[in-house]
Amino acid sequence: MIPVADALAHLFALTPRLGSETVPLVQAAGRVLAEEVSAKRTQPPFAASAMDGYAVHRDAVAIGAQFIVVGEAAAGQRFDGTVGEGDAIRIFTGAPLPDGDFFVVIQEDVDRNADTITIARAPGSNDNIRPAGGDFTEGTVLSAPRILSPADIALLAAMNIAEVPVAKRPDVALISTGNELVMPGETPGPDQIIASNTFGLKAMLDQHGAHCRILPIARDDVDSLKTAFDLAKGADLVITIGGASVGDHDLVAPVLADLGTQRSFYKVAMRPGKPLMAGQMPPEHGGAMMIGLPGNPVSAMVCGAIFLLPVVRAMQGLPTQAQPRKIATLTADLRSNGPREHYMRALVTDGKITVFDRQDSSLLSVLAAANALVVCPPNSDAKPAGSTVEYIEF
Ligand SMILES: Nc1nc2c(c(=O)[nH]1)N[C@H]1C(S)=C(S)[C@@H](COP(=O)(O)OP(=O)(O)OC[C@H]3O[C@@H](n4cnc5c(N)ncnc54)[C@H](O)[C@@H]3O)O[C@H]1N2
Ligand code: MOO
Repeated sequence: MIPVADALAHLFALTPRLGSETVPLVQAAGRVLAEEVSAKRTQPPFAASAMDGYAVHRDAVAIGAQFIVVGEAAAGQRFDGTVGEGDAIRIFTGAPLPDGDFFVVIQEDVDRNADTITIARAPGSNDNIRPAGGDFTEGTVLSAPRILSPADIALLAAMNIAEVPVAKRPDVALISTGNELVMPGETPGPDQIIASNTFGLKAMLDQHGAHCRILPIARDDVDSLKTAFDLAKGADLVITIGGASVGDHDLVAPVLADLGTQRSFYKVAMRPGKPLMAGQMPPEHGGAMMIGLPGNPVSAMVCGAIFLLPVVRAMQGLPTQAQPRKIATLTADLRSNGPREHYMRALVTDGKITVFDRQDSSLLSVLAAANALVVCPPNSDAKPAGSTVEYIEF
């Protein structure tokens, strides 16, 4: 058994960095920006009014001052005429200011009588003008790599970037193994259950940029597993679920060895997730990185969070980092831990964390009620309520 940090380091060493592709802006949200992008224009491209009101020469602004309204500037249509000292332009939010040193008096501070306005209330010191380039200028860079947020997408649009270079989505093949499994929607036999892990993992990884393919369930025999590995060809990452332990029907490791897979490691000092394995498929089987997850549903999902998410991010060019940890205060005593790092299902609210009593690695209902995994280091002492623990958001 190797420590979790060593397993992650081995996984990063196996992780291929995928190339980039160009996608339309509307498809770029959530993708990883592959290279820095420069603004194609300046925003705003002209000094613009921030409010609805009247533009007058700055040095003419005073309470009681009167102006003649000689024209109008709207968003999309500037005023092209000349603005004299005693003149005002009716102006609206987003409209270009005329050239010169102007001040926008908001309409609430003005009394209007036909085409004459009087500044009736103190306009304050804010000129209500957004300077040209106040947001960004042509050539301003959006740095990469980064996961494109909705705000990034809006910024790219404003920069007039219609096509975005993004990292390719990792093609991930998910293979459930086991004679006991049927797909959701099917009618299980009396000794069968529904395959859940592939669906949970697809939901998890696709949210982080992967494109997961759920392959047909492999049965607990050599031919069926080999067929599944054939179907997985072309994937960047092949993930098996189940059949990883030491039982007579746990065939994943022997079949992979028989195919010529280079094993990187097997067994990690963690709970759940001990029988994790990783390696590289042989070239004739696509040469993809492979990870074998334990079959227990919570084990598979915890391994997904601790290992697969960092790998999927690294494939897209993001930094090779473990999941970030946060600190919270225990609401109840926490027992001491054995030799494996324990990822305990818990609920964190306002910095206070409650570790669930039931931690068996088959309990998906407990996992679904959790929003955190408390990390108990190997051989750690018991902790009283009120002390702090590290956790990973889940
Ligand atoms: N003698 C020992 N037995 C076990 C050990 C051990 O060290 N010595 N390790 C235990 C641990 S820890 C784990 S974790 C499991 C992992 O076993 P496998 O990876 O071989 O998983 P399976 O036996 O195939 O399945 C375990 C469990 O999970 C269910 N399962 C499997 N795949 C799915 C799926 N896609 N969706 C839903 N449920 C799934 C399966 O039916 C079993 O109930 O081994 C322990 N045993
Ligand atoms: O490691 Mo198993 O994953 O403890 O349930």
